[in-house]
Amino acid sequence: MSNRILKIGTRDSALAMWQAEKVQALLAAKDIETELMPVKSTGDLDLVTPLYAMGVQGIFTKNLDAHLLSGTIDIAVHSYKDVPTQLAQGIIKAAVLERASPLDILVLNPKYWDKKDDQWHWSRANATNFLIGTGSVRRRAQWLHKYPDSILENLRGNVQTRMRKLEEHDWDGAIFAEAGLDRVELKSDNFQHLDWMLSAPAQGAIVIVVRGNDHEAFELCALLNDANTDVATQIERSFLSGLMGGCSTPISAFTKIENEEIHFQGNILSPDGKHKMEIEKDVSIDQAATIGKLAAEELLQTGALDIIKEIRQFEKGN
Ligand SMILES: NCc1[nH]cc(CCC(=O)O)c1CC(=O)O
Repeated sequence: MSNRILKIGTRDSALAMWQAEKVQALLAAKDIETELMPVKSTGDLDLVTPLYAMGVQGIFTKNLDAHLLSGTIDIAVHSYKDVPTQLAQGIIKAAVLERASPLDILVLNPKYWDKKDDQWHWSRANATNFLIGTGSVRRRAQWLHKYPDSILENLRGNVQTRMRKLEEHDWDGAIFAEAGLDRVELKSDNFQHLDWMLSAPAQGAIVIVVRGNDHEAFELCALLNDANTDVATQIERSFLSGLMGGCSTPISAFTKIENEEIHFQGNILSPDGKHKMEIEKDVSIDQAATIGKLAAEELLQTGALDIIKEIRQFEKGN
């Protein structure tokens, strides 16, 4: 189709490599030749600092942005939820792949859970509080809102590292994105779907970005776009940017699109989980361009600013 060999930039973690190889295979199926170029990112190098304290947006995407703009790569593949709502100048979205599971799951420490009638039951002797590992302030806030007496410990690193840390610690469990564990084939049968926890905007979706002036790369990658996922993630991300943006804030959103109907859910929590506001909207697909912002505005008009202040305070203090 084209003589050009597209250079695909990706982070070098197993999850990122899986996603880049997936894009490579989908492009190959359309006779488009590519080459993989793995790159290290700041977010992967510092595994100690909690994400919310790293202070920059796009720690996972910055390096690839630079490579893209300087031309060492032609396209970059990202977990869409790690991409700041405002793309770097000169970079545009070319495609969003069909979404996998958007759910967060609790991976259980088998020492403290028994399976009865196909259900896991917590069994830690004498304990009254859950002890949970997560590096995400969004997951932490939602968990603490539901189980205020829990103790949450920081858990950072790529999916493999986090699974290993769960095995080393005496936690009840640790929270992961189901899509990530599925992709690196680390999901065993000891987990629970956290269906009450709303996912990060665009969780489970993969995005391909290109240089804004590279029409050829754009056209080729656009062949892989899944329209439903594209619209749904756009709504979730406009809700996020309408509230405050940021890749590690306690703001969640999920959009389901079925029969030309949009079902939107969003929430914002204070980092300690004490304050929570949520919103649900059922609207027709013609409102796709405005519903995310509208939901954010409605929350802002009914008190979300107080929660945003708490989030800012929390980010400053860390
Ligand atoms: N922040 C890291 C990250 N970025 C994307 C995924 C998984 C894939 C996805 O959610 O799209 C993960 C792992 C996790 O959150 O457990």
